[in-house]
Order: sequence, then C-alpha cells, then structure tokens
Amino acid sequence: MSRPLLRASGIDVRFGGVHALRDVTVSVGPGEICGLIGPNGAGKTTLFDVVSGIRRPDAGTVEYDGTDITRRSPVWRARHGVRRTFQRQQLFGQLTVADNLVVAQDRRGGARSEARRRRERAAAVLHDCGLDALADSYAGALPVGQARMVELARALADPPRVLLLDEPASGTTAEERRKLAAVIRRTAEEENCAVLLVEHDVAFVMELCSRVVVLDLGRVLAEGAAAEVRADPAVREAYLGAGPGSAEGDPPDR
Ligand SMILES: Nc1ncnc2c1ncn2[C@@H]1O[C@H](COP(=O)(O)OP(=O)(O)OP(=O)(O)O)[C@@H](O)[C@H]1O
Repeated sequence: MSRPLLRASGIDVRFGGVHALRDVTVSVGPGEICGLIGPNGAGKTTLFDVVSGIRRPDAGTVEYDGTDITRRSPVWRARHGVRRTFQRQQLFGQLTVADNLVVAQDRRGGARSEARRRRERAAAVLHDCGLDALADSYAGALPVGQARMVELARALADPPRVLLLDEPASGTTAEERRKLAAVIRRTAEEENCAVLLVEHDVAFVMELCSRVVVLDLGRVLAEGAAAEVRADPAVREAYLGAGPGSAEGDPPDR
C-alpha cells in the first residue's frame, strides 16, 4: 500500500465493563477498498464512530493523510473529506432526494451562485448514481434499497477522500447491490478515495475489497487479501459460519 490516507492505530474503546475495541490498527490507502467484517458486536461501528469523530477513543490515534486528527470534531472531518454512511439510515425524510444532497454540502458563502453550484453538484452526483428519476421524491417515502443508494450519494455530495460505509447493502436486492458496488468501485478508482466498508454480505465484500480486516470481540483477528482471509480457519470458525474444510456459509448472527 502507498502511504495510508487513513490510519487508526492502537484504538481502545470501553463502554463501562465492555471492552469494545482493543488495540485495533487499521490503515486504508488512496484508491483502496478495504473490508471490515466481523460478527455482531465485534466493534465495527464503534471503529467508524472513532474515525468519523463521533466517539473519542480511550487510547490510540487517528491519522488522516499523515496528520493526527484524533481531537478534531466530526464536522471538521466531514469538511475535510472524511465522510460516512450509517447502518441505520439517516436521510432527512421530509426533504427531497436532491435536497438531501444539497444540504450535505459544505457552504462556501451564501451567494445565489453558491446555491446554484450546490444544486448542480447534487444533480451530477444523482446522475452518476443512477438516481435522476428520484431527485424530487421525498427521501422518507423510498423503499430501503433506493434509500441505501441515496445515502451513498449523499456521502458523495462533496467529494470524499475517505469514505466509511456502514452496511450499505443491507436490505437491498441483487440488482441494487450490483449498482452500489459499481458506484463504490468508481469512487475509489476515479476519486482516489480510501474506502472502508463494513458489510455482513460476505460475497459483496469479497467482490469489492482487495484487502479485508476481520474484527472479533474488539480485536483484529485477521487481515490480508480477501481470498486469504476467507480461507483462514480462525476466521471461518469465528465468523463465516464454517469450520475448516466445510462448505462456505453466510455469517451467523451472534
Ligand atoms: N453506546 C454504547 N454503550 C454501551 N455499549 C456499547 C455502545 N455501543 C456499542 N456498545 C457495545 O460495544 C460492542 C461493539 O459494538 P459495535 O456496535 O461497535 O459492534 P458491531 O461490530 O458494529 O456490531 P453489528 O454488526 O451488530 O453492528 C458491543 O458489545 C456493543 O454492545
């Protein structure tokens, strides 16, 4: 990997007696799509909260393009290109799809030309995501699969440099997953964006990610090329729902 764009190192988070993350280190390079998988409660969302600035870690640092941003606010991080989606959708349901993308963009002055610029950017991103037809629909009225794509589009409303995707494919059809995968891949390749992808759909992760990190009980259990990780007996036992040599299965909920 070239110099990481994102590096979270030695991250520790406790919630009272629960040790949610223990000395976790994860790096993602520009243009890379790195998978972050693990059973329920492994600490994946907590790590996203730390990287996006919602939660201050008890120990460890978050570096962005070589700079320590551990103490920077979530707003600062978003303005500087660290963007995320949420496991539970956070769209503004009473706004249209286009307006969700307009309000997600950083303001650079209040002039009318600035409003036009944001509207044009929103339209361009919606077009790239195949969402033109939904621009004027209310976000709250969309079925889950379409809302997932809108949430991804909103994270792209200002060009991201680091993109944290928390279960973007949850509740989607095979066709919607194929479209989501295409947009994620294009964002990494064309924008040179570092993507960290949390997803329970292992096939989706394996198809998209060159490298995968496996968390279990707050620790990094394994890390490596997608195929290597998939074949790792410890990973198969802890997460993939299959012992060594047995048939591949979907991950169990734990
Ligand atoms: N706000 C909180 N207060 C107390 N415990 C928490 C809190 N948030 C998370 N936890 C605990 O921390 C651990 C890690 O949770 P986290 O949500 O990060 O896991 P996850 O890997 O994202 O799980 P899932 O796949 O179910 O989303 C779990 O044991 C969870 O119960």
